[in-house]
Amino acid sequence: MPGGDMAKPLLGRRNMESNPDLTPAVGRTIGILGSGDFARSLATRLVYSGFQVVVGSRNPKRCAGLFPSAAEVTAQVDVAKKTDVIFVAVFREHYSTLCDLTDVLAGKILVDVSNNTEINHHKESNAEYLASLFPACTVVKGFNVISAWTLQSGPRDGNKQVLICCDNQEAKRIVAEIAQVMGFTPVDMGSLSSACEIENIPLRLLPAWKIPVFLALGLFLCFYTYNFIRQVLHPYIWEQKNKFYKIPVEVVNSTLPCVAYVMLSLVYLPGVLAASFQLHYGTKYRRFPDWLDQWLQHRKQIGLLSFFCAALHALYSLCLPMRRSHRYQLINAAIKQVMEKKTDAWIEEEVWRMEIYVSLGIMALGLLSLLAITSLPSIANSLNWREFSFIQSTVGFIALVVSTLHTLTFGWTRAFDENQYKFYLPPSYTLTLLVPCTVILAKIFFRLPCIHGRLRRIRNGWEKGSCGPTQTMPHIVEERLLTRVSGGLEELHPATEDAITWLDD
Ligand SMILES: Cc1cc2nc3c(=O)[nH]c(=O)nc-3n(C[C@H](O)[C@H](O)[C@H](O)COP(=O)(O)OP(=O)(O)OC[C@H]3O[C@@H](n4cnc5c(N)ncnc54)[C@H](O)[C@@H]3O)c2cc1C
Ligand SMILES: NC(=O)C1=CN([C@@H]2O[C@H](COP(=O)(O)OP(=O)(O)OC[C@H]3O[C@@H](n4cnc5c(N)ncnc54)[C@H](OP(=O)(O)O)[C@@H]3O)[C@@H](O)[C@H]2O)C=CC1
Ligand code: HEM
Ligand SMILES: [Cu+2]
Ligand SMILES: [Fe+3]
Repeated sequence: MPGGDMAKPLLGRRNMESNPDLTPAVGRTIGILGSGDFARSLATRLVYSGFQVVVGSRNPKRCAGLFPSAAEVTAQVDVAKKTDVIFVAVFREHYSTLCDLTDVLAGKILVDVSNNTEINHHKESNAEYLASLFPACTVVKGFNVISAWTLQSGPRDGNKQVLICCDNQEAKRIVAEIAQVMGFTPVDMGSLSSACEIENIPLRLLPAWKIPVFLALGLFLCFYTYNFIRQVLHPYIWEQKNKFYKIPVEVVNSTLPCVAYVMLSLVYLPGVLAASFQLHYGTKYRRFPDWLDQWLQHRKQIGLLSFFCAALHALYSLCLPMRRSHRYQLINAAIKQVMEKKTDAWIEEEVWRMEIYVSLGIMALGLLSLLAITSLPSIANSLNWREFSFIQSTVGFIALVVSTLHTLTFGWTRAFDENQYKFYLPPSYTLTLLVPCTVILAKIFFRLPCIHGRLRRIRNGWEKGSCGPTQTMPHIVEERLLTRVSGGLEELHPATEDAITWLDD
């Protein structure tokens, strides 16, 4: 395989120099069983990270040409004889075909890199299955969250974390070192029984987006239908006017901002509900209902989708005046004006209304861009927790308020105009205002001195009818941590973070 990107200096080299403890790992001979996509990328990365590589194939002659020349491609048995650390880059279904090697493999470290195609498809994890086939070996689970593609393009792109688990500390340390020299960040996930969890992670990445995407599509469909009825169907049925040209741009540009705005308010609603629960329970150590926990964990995705819709809305709005339909309407209006011998169509109030709502819209989008930028991991990592939560929580809420002002100035007095009620349906902006205004009012309510003081005490660990945190704490922390791990790699819920600091104390 040609060097290309791989030949450039690696992060791994730098790690190695700055950490002299890692040097023994380099020069070590690493074995790979299997000659597929993963094996090839792994071999290439290992060779360029300074390791000796031996690849074991059932048919070494056929696939030798696909590997870098520095890697030795040989029979499976030879790999087992030559190395102590062996990556098993073979599908689970074929593990049993390796059983001929049981004797030569005894005492070696086997790294299981396999993934499943479905969550909990098999009773035990692949790694535990491998360990049961080779009881004389030490099995380490790892690297399955790294795709062959990421191995090739280098750890600069994509996820740098390699989750590792194993029952033997020494074996785990060796594999972690290898990962580090290759430029990845090893993460210790504990004993081999965590393998099931690690194997399910690549399958769980998408579900974090599934609910938010369906939510966005559902809202889009509802609002689109609503706007279509009001803007296209109503004039067609009532006045026999053909307004179907509005379908691709105008109806879409009435729908997108509604979706963006409602989704933005749905990012801040669960926080309000959480605060209400805490006030109601009189403690922060009681678990939220599952649906609220789920909702709190999906806020990032909901927020980013809201930003996406808002950005599209801005682009559509910019393009409104350059459409042919708009030009014809302008000309027609001008002709009508001439026939009526009017010279000036300037309406001061309308002018001001538009100047203000466009300006507010731009500001809201600017604030949302800040939130979107800080959700990039590299930017988030350069902020401390307080800075990050100020931008996400406070600036985001200001964006919601500015969006509300934008919507209100856009709508102006149309909510009170009878002609605006098509089929008794009010203008869409009045509907979108419901949830956001509830959220804003609730936030203001929680700011009232008496309520705020109580909330702050609750969040500092005070409980109704007791002094200080109770015995149940560690259990709840454990529960929260578990939901966090199973929900993917989200930020800690603030309550959990507090509880952990409390435990550390
Ligand atoms: C464009 C965009 C990008 C986004 N990117 C991200 C992102 O990258 N990561 C992310 O997490 N979110 C992201 N979000 C979602 C959102 O900005 C955050 O979830 C934000 O923190 C929500 O603010 P909040 O004030 O409602 O909630 P929080 O500040 O989380 O507070 C929610 C509730 O938690 C409880 N609480 C708060 N503090 C404490 C405490 N100290 N002790 C106990 N309980 C407490 C309270 O009940 C509170 O009401 C994004 C949103 C948008 C629009
Ligand atoms: N591709 C990827 O991005 C990722 C893959 N993985 C995991 O890595 C492992 C390998 O994946 P990948 O390289 O894509 O798969 P491939 O199908 O490309 O390669 C599998 C290899 O297994 C070897 N093998 C050994 N015994 C058998 C057998 N009895 N029947 C068939 N093949 C056998 C073959 O090599 P030979 O003929 O030389 O013996 C074959 O090349 C899997 O467990 C996968 O889950 C994990 C993360 C990412
Ligand atoms: C550059 C930024 C923005 C510009 C230029 C802009 C411009 C506009 C324009 C021109 C309209 C009127 C559309 C029409 O005539 O049908 C409008 C409506 C609206 N905008 Fe924006 N906007 C911006 C950002 C935002 C943001 C960030 C939000 C909220 C997240 C938002 C929410 C709304 C809503 C809810 C409506 C009412 C839609 C309706 O009910 O028809 N806008 N905006
Ligand atoms: Cu499983
Ligand atoms: Fe299977």
